[in-house]
Amino acid sequence: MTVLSKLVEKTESGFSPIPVIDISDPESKHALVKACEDFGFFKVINHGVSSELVSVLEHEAVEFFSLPASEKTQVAGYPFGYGNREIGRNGDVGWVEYLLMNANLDFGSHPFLPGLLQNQEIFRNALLEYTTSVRKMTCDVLDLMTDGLGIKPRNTLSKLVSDKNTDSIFRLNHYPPCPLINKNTNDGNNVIGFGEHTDPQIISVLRSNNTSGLQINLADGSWISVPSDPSSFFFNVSDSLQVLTNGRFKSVKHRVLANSRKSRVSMIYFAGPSLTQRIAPLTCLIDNEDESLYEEFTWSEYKKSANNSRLSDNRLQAFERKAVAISLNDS
Ligand SMILES: C=C1C[C@]23C[C@@]1(O)CC[C@H]2[C@@]12CC[C@H](O)[C@@](C)(C(=O)O1)[C@H]2[C@@H]3C(=O)O
Ligand SMILES: O=C(O)CCC(=O)C(=O)O
Ligand SMILES: [Fe+2]
Repeated sequence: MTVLSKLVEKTESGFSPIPVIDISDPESKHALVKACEDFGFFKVINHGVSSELVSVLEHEAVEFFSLPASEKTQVAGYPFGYGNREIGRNGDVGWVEYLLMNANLDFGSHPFLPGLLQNQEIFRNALLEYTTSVRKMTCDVLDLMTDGLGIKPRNTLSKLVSDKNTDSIFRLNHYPPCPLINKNTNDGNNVIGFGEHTDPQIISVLRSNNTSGLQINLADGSWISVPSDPSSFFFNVSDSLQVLTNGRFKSVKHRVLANSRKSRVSMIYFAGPSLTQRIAPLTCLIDNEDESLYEEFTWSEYKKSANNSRLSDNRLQAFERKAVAISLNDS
């Protein structure tokens, strides 16, 4: 199979340009790097995460979201806990309810389940096993990525998210069918489930049920739909990885549109570094510091500045190097 034929996939409505990476094949490292450069997004197959584990967690999530609102709001909270419609604290809203959790390895009762949910043994165990398995797959993908970039040692990136102080997050999203969309004509089909944004961390790993809705933004500014595939994982390059690669890999803008008939349930593991981790372009990817497009920052500094942002803001702008920006504008 040629690299090109691996990069395209047939879907019901034609060909999807979303790169498909078989991580059981070491040679896929080249296609992986190209996917991160061209799209900042790719689908992973042959990942080794148990489908049974995924089903148990999805079942638990569906059970949770089908509880009465009065029970779900008992575990509402910020930054972690249940939320409905409101995303973040700065006025963003979407056709979505969610459960946000701390998946920090250092957290005593990892992964953190808010309040009353602490007693839900099956849910807790499924979360623990799922995040452990997905973290391992994420490290495998990052190791393949460093191989593709020709970086040594090969754990240069994976060690940032496997450290015991890693600041990672786990999110369950539920997009109920949206009555504002006309079921027959699909009028109003642009109701926003989750508004356009880039993810702040290093890399995000998404799995959803069989309901589509996720879209990614291409380099030419157009949006394309990601065909759902419950047996695969979708990875997106996030802001910190864009900085670590000095802009070579793109932190992809994405969003979710609501569906008129079907519920979408997604689970996303946001692999982040430790709070004290310094984020700057990897020295092996630049010839000298002057080439760096970004001022160095710690993950904690980035988070502090991101806290005040709206979903669609460009959160990396605050860390762009002015001198480079000016010389780029001049040329
Ligand atoms: C509006 C916001 C929600 C968000 C925090 C922020 O201030 C800006 C980034 C948002 C985001 C997007 C990716 C993830 O879903 C998330 C958990 C994250 O780390 O950054 C959310 C934040 C959130 O929902 O609290
Ligand atoms: O729920 C989804 O499919 C994507 C949501 C998302 O991008 C996020 O939670 O950051
Ligand atoms: Fe996202």
